[in-house]
Amino acid sequence: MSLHMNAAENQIAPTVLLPGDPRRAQHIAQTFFTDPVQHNDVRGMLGFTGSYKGKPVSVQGTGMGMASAGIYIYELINDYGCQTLVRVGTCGSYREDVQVRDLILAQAACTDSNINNIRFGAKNFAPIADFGLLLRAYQVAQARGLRAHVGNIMSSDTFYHDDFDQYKIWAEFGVLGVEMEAAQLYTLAAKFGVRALTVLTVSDHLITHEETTAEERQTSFNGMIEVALDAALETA
Ligand SMILES: O=P(O)(O)O[C@H]1O[C@H](CO)[C@@H](O)[C@H]1O
Ligand SMILES: O=c1cc[nH]c(=O)[nH]1
Repeated sequence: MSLHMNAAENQIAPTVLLPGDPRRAQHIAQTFFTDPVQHNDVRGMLGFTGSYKGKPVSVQGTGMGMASAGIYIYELINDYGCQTLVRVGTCGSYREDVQVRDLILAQAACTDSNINNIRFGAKNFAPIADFGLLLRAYQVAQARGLRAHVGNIMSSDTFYHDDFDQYKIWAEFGVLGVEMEAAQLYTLAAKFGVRALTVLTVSDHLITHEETTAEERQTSFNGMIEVALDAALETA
């Protein structure tokens, strides 16, 4: 047990996938895991543990945003001993060449959040992915013929910005797209010495305004999941 999860001690595997959407966690467990068992239902933030290609693995919903995700990431590491954490999420694209349904492998994550100002004051920390996980994820995506972009992303505290065009400053500096959790994941992974990666599927486009349905975001994007599972378990 932890403050926000009712999984038993040792019930969560050392490798865990982290979707924001708890229903995506359920879909991942039902679609990809052998013998999945639900390990958490506190607050409806579903989590499951099973195996994939014979290796133990878990999936845990985190909710939306760094405040929520940070709670689960902290407890998975400190209360359940998780060592490899791979976020599998959706994002908006900032760039013409990054299309809806493409993958983004987040090498680093900028943020507009105050989370790291609280930690570091006026100094800036650069939240980055684990290189071994990133490299293997890219290789797996290439082998599967998936369109995958590697680079910087934005982890925002805000989904609906007052100034819609504010994304352009990030696009100008090569940032590929926007989501809401990776900077917190990478920062906590660095603090506690564990491995982390964020694999994203582009669900909508800030330039073309193309978007996917909520159902598609919950139950498809399976390429992303296979890349995350293979990269995490082959390098664990
Ligand atoms: O699809 P998930 O993993 O929830 O990720 C993205 O979707 C949510 C916003 O719609 C935020 O959590 C953002 O990071
Ligand atoms: O955080 C997110 C997730 C998907 N699409 C966006 O525009 N932002």
